[in-house]
Amino acid sequence: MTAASQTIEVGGARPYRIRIGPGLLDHGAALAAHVRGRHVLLVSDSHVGPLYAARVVAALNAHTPAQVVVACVAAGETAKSLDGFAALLRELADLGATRDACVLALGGGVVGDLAGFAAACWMRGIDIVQLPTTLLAMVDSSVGGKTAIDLAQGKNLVGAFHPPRAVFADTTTLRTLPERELRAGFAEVIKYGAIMDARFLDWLDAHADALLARDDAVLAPAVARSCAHKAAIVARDPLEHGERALLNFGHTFAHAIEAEQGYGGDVMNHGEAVAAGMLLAARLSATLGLATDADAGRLQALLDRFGLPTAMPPGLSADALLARMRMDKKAAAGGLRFVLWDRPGTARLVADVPDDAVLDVLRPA
Ligand SMILES: NC(=O)c1ccc[n+]([C@@H]2O[C@H](COP(=O)([O-])OP(=O)(O)OC[C@H]3O[C@@H](n4cnc5c(N)ncnc54)[C@H](O)[C@@H]3O)[C@@H](O)[C@H]2O)c1
Ligand SMILES: O=C(O)C(=O)C[C@@H](O)[C@H](O)[C@H](O)COP(=O)(O)O
Ligand SMILES: [Zn+2]
Repeated sequence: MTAASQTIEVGGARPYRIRIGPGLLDHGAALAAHVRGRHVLLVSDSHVGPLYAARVVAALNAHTPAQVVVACVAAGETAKSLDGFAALLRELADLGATRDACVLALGGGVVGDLAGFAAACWMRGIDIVQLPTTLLAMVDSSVGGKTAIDLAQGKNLVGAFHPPRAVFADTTTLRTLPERELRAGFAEVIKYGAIMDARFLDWLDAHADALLARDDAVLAPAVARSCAHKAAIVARDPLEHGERALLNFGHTFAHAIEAEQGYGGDVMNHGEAVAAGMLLAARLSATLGLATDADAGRLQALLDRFGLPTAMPPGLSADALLARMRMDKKAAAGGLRFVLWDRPGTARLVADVPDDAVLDVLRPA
């Protein structure tokens, strides 16, 4: 590894490492160490594949005799679908992938979730290595083993827990990330501060300009601190029986917004929906006497600094969103459960949140 790279261990029954640093996509020996069999399916998308897939293939070819095949899905959330999933299963079948095959997911969270789910299902589970290329994927989706596809009825409704064998976050890939996608990634970064690290929120506020300018001296530490928080939670609660649900702060609103918009076209992306969702959750918390309005105001100011939305997109019906939330995976027969905010750095899962309180924040006066 280069001197500049960092390693974070994710503990649990099947531990793995997250490596963060420049140039990791070229580390063929380190990547090839995770190839056990004769087949590698390198999954990417139509933006990322042309930029980085050939480099990964060359790095692997120098260190393993395994056959490496590249499959590129269309860029964007619509690829996280039953059709996208079926297409990857066909690729694995055409490759003749055996149980010791390895899937590499090169891209953002869409590629990671989709390729991860295909790997979870192929022959009941083959190896997956995550090569995240968005900020959001580096700090969140590549870690922890949640894989999924969307249905029209709801986000991530079909999926499996299937942790990666390793994560390689090559921070130089962030240089080509569109500005909007960089900002979207900061929503999940801010989430860690909001739910478990108030001082991180202050640090993000102090370094916002440098972070948005992609200054590696602050961006890499932001990625590492976020990954360390996620790694700690998923090691303790890999299957979301308890505290892992806190990582869903803002997501009950976000997923309802994403599903209600439909997943294609000019819509809020996941990070943007999470930003709006966190502020709605903060406002709901204040309505229920938990966090203060002042705390919600500070969160809004921080999201504003990162150019993130803090309100629902126009034209969505509050009742339709509420109906969507009943499909949230945290909901139980008893009703909706939300991750709510006590104060910066502390959140909790709250059951039996009254519909009226939710509708009040969705329909501000
Ligand atoms: N599994 C999890 O724990 C988890 C966590 C958070 C989010 N997610 C999921 O992740 C998805 C969102 O991921 P995302 O924000 O990475 O979006 P994305 O995967 O759609 O990527 C965003 C856009 O950036 C492009 N792109 C990616 N890397 C690039 C690069 N280095 N240079 C140029 N272009 C690049 C992509 O082609 C795409 O157009 C959602 O489906 C969300 O539900 C999953
Ligand atoms: O890893 C987790 O746990 C999370 O909740 C991280 C979220 O940022 C992510 O969007 C996740 O995919 C949401 O999970 P879901 O179970 O609500 O579909
Ligand atoms: Zn998320």
